[in-house]
Amino acid sequence: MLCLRLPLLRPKSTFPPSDFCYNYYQYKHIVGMARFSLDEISDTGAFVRSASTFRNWISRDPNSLFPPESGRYHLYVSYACPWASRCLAYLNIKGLDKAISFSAVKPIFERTRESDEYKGWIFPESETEVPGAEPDRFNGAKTIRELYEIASENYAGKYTVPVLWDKKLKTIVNNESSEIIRMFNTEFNNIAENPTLDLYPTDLKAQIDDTNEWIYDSINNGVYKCGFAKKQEPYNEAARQLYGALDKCEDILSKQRYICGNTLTEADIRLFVTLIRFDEVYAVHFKCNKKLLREYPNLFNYTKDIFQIPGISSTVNMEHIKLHYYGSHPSINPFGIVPVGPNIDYSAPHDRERFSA
Ligand SMILES: N[C@@H](CCC(=O)N[C@@H](CS)C(=O)NCC(=O)O)C(=O)O
Repeated sequence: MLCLRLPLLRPKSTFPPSDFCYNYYQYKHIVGMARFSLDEISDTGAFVRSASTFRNWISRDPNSLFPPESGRYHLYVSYACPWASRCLAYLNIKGLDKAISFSAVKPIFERTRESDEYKGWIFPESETEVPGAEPDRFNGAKTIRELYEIASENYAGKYTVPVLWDKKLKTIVNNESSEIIRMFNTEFNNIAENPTLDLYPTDLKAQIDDTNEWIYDSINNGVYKCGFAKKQEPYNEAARQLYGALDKCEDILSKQRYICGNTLTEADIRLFVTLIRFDEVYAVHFKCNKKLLREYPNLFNYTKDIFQIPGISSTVNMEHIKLHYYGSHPSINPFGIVPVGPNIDYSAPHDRERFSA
């Protein structure tokens, strides 16, 4: 089988060869190697997200190149990004915020280099330039792009957050949020303040994997497929799948507190990061307007319930979220106007205690 080899990484990636093949099949319909999400478009006009590149694992295995040491790793995020936010949520609820540092970039994409047009994530010049964003104190980088270039000289992929950075080897450990959260769940339990919280317990693994699959495809990535579609038909199809999946969640959540039963799991954190952005951003910016989140009583109260778990609300910076989406996609919102509403209060009372564990 023909595989597209991605540039050699330093240190060598543990990404299995079969996944490189999967990567190739994702890329093969895309013209050239897209660096912007908005360019990841197949010839049918549909948005096709490319796979992450750095896939090393922090592991308690004695031979691991990346052992779970306190103070060694740093998580670069954008508060705007749902994928990065799920890592931040894990950092807080697992009690890893003292062992693993984090910092956020500025919310709006800017030119990253004078010699080309690529716009991406930028660090602020000072602590006070943009509240919530911090300069890069480990590498003195001006952009997330620079971190990728430090980690791999011939990197040709996208410059995405989250980035899990190894301060010791000065490289990217992993830039795939679904894997970072799995590492945070298990590999740091010797130093985590909340080691007994297991969001991917053995008896629920199959159910969580299955739930993640349809929620990722139709909801987490589904809103992007609606927003980035460049033709009517793929938009219609993405919207049909999105609302089919939201209706399914509403039905499940009318019978139980969380998406995989009455226990909080990884699947809830993954769903939450999209729901919290839904009415404020996706309903308007990504044309997900068939129904608002607050028109789904169970989904809406569920979102408030997760928001109110200690450690979650501080991962939601709605100002960064709105500034980013409305301000960083000029082909969708040419003047970068940020809508005034709806300013939903997710700390308001909810009715989810009616399902007790
Ligand atoms: N597969 C990645 C996706 C991350 C991702 O797409 N991040 C976006 C922000 S939401 C990004 O950094 N985009 C930069 C760009 O498009 O240039 C993950 O889940 O970690």
